[in-house]
Amino acid sequence: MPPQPPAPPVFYSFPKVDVLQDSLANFVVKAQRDAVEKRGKFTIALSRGTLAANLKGLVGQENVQWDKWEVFFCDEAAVPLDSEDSNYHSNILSFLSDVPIPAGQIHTIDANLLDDLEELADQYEKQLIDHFAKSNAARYPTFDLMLLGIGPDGETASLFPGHELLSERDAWVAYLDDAPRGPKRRITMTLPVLTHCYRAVFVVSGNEKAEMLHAILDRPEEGLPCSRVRPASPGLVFFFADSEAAGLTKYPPTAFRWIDNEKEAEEAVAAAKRRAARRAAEEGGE
Ligand SMILES: O=C1O[C@H](COP(=O)(O)O)[C@@H](O)[C@H](O)[C@H]1O
Repeated sequence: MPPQPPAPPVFYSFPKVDVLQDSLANFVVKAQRDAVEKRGKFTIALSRGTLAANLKGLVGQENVQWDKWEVFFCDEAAVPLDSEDSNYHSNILSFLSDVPIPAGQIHTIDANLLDDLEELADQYEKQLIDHFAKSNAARYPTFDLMLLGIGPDGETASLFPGHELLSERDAWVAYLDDAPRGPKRRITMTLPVLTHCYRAVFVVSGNEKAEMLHAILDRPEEGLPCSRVRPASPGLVFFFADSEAAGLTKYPPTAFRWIDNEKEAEEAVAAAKRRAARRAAEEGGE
């Protein structure tokens, strides 16, 4: 069968950030159930930034098979694991220290290698290879769930617009020492890894993200890093935004519900477009 085009992004908008956080927790748990049922474990990757705070709804969720989780980090600053710049540390504070995931299943950078960025990235890539090569014959690892943020310039993980790392196709993990903001020295999963997953979910809140979300959803042709995360079939991409972040986009929101496959995603987005067109016609006729 010829390769199928990616499914359209599914956009959920929530009235308040606490509703977003509860819905996100609910979605993550459903993604875990789906993955464990189909593949016997749940591989999840977490990005730096405000995402961690939006994951606190995971604490207290019931019927979660925490022992099936394998947690990786989409990007990480080259800092000690107890630094406030550490992605691992932010997620420990937000939820990881409150849930019983076995420590060996939380895959951190090797903090002994902070002086050598190339080694740091290679060692992290090796952890991915050790984990995925056994179960996955594909060219890139296939995460069950990739949780991503949206940076002020449309960057995601540590892939910044115009940066040469955006064209990396060989490495699974790469390093940079020139991040335009925050810690300059980092490692990051590369674009093909972000894109080669079952589900990618962007999580965004606050007014200051509204213009960027508008650009990403409504003008994907601009090719911002976030717009380039379009998992190929059978992967799906979702956007979770609070009403502030959702304030400018014209992309039609879908009512929040679990979407299992590309056909459901296509139908949900088509229905959301029809609803939006009807509303626009009604408003135009008033
Ligand atoms: O630098 C980064 O920024 C983006 C967005 O962070 P946020 O704090 O505005 O949510 C983040 O997604 C990325 O992983 C990080 O390296």
